[in-house]
Amino acid sequence: MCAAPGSKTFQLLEIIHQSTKPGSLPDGMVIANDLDVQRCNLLIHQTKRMCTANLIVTNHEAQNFPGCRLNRNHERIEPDQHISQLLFDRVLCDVPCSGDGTLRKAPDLWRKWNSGMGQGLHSLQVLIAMRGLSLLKVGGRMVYSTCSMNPIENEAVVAEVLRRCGGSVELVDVSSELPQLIRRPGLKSWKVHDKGTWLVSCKDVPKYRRSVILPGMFPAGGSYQELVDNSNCNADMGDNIGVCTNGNSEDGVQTVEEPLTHQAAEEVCDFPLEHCMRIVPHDQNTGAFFIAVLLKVAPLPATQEKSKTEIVEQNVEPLNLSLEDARALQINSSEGVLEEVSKAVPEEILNDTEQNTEDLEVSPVEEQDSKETEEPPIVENMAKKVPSKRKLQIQGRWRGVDPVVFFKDEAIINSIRAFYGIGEHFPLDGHLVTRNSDASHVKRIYYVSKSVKDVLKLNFSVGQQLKITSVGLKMFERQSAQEGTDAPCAFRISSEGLPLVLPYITKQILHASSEDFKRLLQDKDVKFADFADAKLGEKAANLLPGYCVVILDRGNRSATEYPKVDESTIAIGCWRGRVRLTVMVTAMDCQELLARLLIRLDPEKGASVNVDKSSNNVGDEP
Ligand SMILES: C[S@@+](CC[C@H](N)C(=O)[O-])C[C@H]1O[C@@H](n2cnc3c(N)ncnc32)[C@H](O)[C@@H]1O
Repeated sequence: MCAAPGSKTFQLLEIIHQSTKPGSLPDGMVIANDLDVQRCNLLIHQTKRMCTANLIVTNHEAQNFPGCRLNRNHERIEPDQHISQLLFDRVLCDVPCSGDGTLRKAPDLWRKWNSGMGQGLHSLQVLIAMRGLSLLKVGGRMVYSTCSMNPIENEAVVAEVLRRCGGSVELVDVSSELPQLIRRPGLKSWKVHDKGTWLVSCKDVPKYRRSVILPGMFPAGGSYQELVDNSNCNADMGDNIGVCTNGNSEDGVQTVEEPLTHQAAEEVCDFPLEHCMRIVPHDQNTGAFFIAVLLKVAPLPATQEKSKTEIVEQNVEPLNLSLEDARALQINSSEGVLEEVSKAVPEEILNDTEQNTEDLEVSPVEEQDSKETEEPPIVENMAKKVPSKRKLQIQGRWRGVDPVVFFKDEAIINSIRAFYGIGEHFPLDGHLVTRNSDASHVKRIYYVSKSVKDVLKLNFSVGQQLKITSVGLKMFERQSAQEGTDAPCAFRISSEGLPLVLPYITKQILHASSEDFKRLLQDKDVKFADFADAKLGEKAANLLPGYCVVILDRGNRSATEYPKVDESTIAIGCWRGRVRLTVMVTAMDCQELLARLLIRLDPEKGASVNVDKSSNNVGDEP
């Protein structure tokens, strides 16, 4: 729900990919959402290393995340429509919080933190958690987490959610899971700090603070309406605030720092909040975290099931919405919450408590020039193209975001299949998407898993409710080589896509000895006649001009027997020119691969190769 910068998304992707064989994809998928588009870019950048076709990155307010529910108004139902609503097996709500759990790594928080921060975020946290639960299948689990120790952002949110769900959601006892993780039970009782006083119950909240200190922040919850109805002494409390002994004057000026010495017994929450996990810094030298696992055992009560946006959208035909309408819908739907939050919370806290490491310039607009440097020398000079901000595109439903379009150009797809010898058992139909509706100008083609394909189809049918900033694995890129304009196939395989498609390629493949492979990585460009293995030079000359793949030969094959592609296969993309092979891998990746190759050949010598680990450009070894 709140996924950027993406460390947990990366872990989730690792989990779904862990038992996948080379050349196949997991059944599962991850939708990673964040409100902040810049931070979405960070997430896209971080997860690029996973080379996954099973990820969709979206840019919504989590509390209004679209449900993409098909109803009878949606006439454009795609053929092969497998799902009629977005419902998840697992949801992670790692919500924005005041971040006091990161005090050790963000020392300036000592100065900035105040109790108003958590109170300003509480409502948003509840709304995000409720939306997460409504997107969860019955039987599914949701994790609610923060990096705060503040009960108002933790147990109070969980308790309020449980109250609103009325038995349809249970707090799971996970005390026997991850036994090595030292944790403390959640709190059952706490007080609310406001303007120098400690409030025990919502009955203590003076009238003029009731828009800020909500009943749901207290262990037993409650309602201010009840207090008004029950018009005895409680109602007077707020009116008598001018003489209140708790130290607040009527204008809200704090007069004493001492806790309120309230005679009433502390409120205790009825829910089993001890099932929540508290991780504190001094237990195992970490930051502080709060984690609660919720199980949806039945549909939520009807009043809690839908986001405001969905309720509005049910009465509007999505395809008829103008862009402005769509935008306004998004903005208006959150007004109440954001107004409240912004009163108390500095923007950087709302956005995250983790340090913003870098400002990425990558745009969600896909066709912007990428920073890749793997172009061979013969490829057109990309620098000629304007790298600055592109004109906003208004093509799909969402302003500024290129549309996601299924790529169906059969002539191109067939030419790719024929050139690389990719058989029908590698499905391309319906798995290829672009971010450009003009097929003749498509530069990049992305591969999506079946699960992602199903969600994209649903999204089309419901009028593109999802604002998708990134989807799929870059698989094919248009080739614009000057020398290779006569190359029979207009598309080369991208280094990210190569590991997935490699087991299915039967043409344009060479196997090189470690000596020749090393030479390619070192020199980047080797004439056919200069290979140590003359047969390699001959085979290279016999390939069609254009992109080809060179696989490191592990020396265990006979002349006819080709090694199978597995996790340890090392392969690189090259350009077969008139008289030479040119490596199409970044200099950094060449260096990394060289180091790996040397380790494989001679572990001692390989270990001494100096590889600059500061680069993010990790090798693309399959
Ligand atoms: C604690 S961080 C998430 C960290 C992330 N889960 C990770 O592991 O890298 C909170 C995120 O919530 C995002 N955010 C804040 N308000 C949001 C909202 N209303 N909807 C969605 N995301 C929101 C912020 O941009 C920020 O990236």
